[in-house]
Amino acid sequence: MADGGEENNSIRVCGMQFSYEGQPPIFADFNLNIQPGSRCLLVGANGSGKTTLLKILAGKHMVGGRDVVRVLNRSAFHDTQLVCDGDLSYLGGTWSKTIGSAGEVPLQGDFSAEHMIFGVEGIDPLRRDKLIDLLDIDLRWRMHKVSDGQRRRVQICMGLLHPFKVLLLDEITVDLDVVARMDLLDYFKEECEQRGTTIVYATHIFDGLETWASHLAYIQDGELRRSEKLSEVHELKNSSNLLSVVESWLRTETKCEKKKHVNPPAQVQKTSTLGTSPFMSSRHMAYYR
Ligand SMILES: Nc1ncnc2c1ncn2[C@@H]1O[C@H](COP(=O)(O)OP(=O)(O)OP(=O)(O)O)[C@@H](O)[C@H]1O
Repeated sequence: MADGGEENNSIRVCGMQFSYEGQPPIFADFNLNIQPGSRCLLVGANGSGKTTLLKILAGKHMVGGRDVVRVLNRSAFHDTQLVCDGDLSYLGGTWSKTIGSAGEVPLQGDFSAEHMIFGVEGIDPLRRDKLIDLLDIDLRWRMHKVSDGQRRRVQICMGLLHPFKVLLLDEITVDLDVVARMDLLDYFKEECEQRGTTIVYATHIFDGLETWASHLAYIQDGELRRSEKLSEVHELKNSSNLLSVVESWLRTETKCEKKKHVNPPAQVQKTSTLGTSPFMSSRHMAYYR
């Protein structure tokens, strides 16, 4: 995304390093700037680091000092008011709650949609009604008895009740039917255009996103490969759609990976003949045939 001073960016990541405990680093020196009003698609292969990045931006993982990950010019991790005030909203894959040492626990229990939605205080009733209508939510739904898509609608509604300034979406439209998905994308676009909000959306589903997104960020193995306006992605000029462009990027990645494994070093060749692979035939495996 175009560069600018810190104050001009909704999201600014500078020299970020991150690794899960006992794992090699996913991000070594990661930089990203996203300007207000952007609808940025975050693309990349499975395991490239999209969810990890979104969780870091949402302040769920502590990374470096206060200046490394800035959202709305505040520290994503240290400034808890960002989330409490509703300025920063994160909608992730499963609807879960962080409970002390138990970590992320899936939301369960017999609650009605009404109980969940009206339990959030200080909400503009017009905004709430609009969202209930947009997501076609029946307030009598019991959360433990509804379908995945219906539960997802309530989750999305709850995440959008506060007029957020930055919204982080991790593949949340996956359970929605096509009408709900398109209506929601239109709503997000309206929010960006009318209120200058910033949206980062990680997805593998590209239908209808060519005209929706304003920017694109492509991550490969924790490295930012592309970060630009969608209108400046030159491959899109000669291609029918975003899906085929992203597909070609990911296929090139796979080929590079394969090449890396064509000629393993002599040391590896030697040890592989010792037969540590669980897929190698052995006398022991004969019991399972
Ligand atoms: N809690 C965790 N502990 C250790 N490693 C993790 C953890 N979560 C993710 N990883 C690893 O971090 C890397 C990045 O994972 P991440 O979930 O961010 O990828 P992703 O791009 O969102 O993938 P996908 O498209 O499949 O959702 C992967 O190699 C994954 O195995």
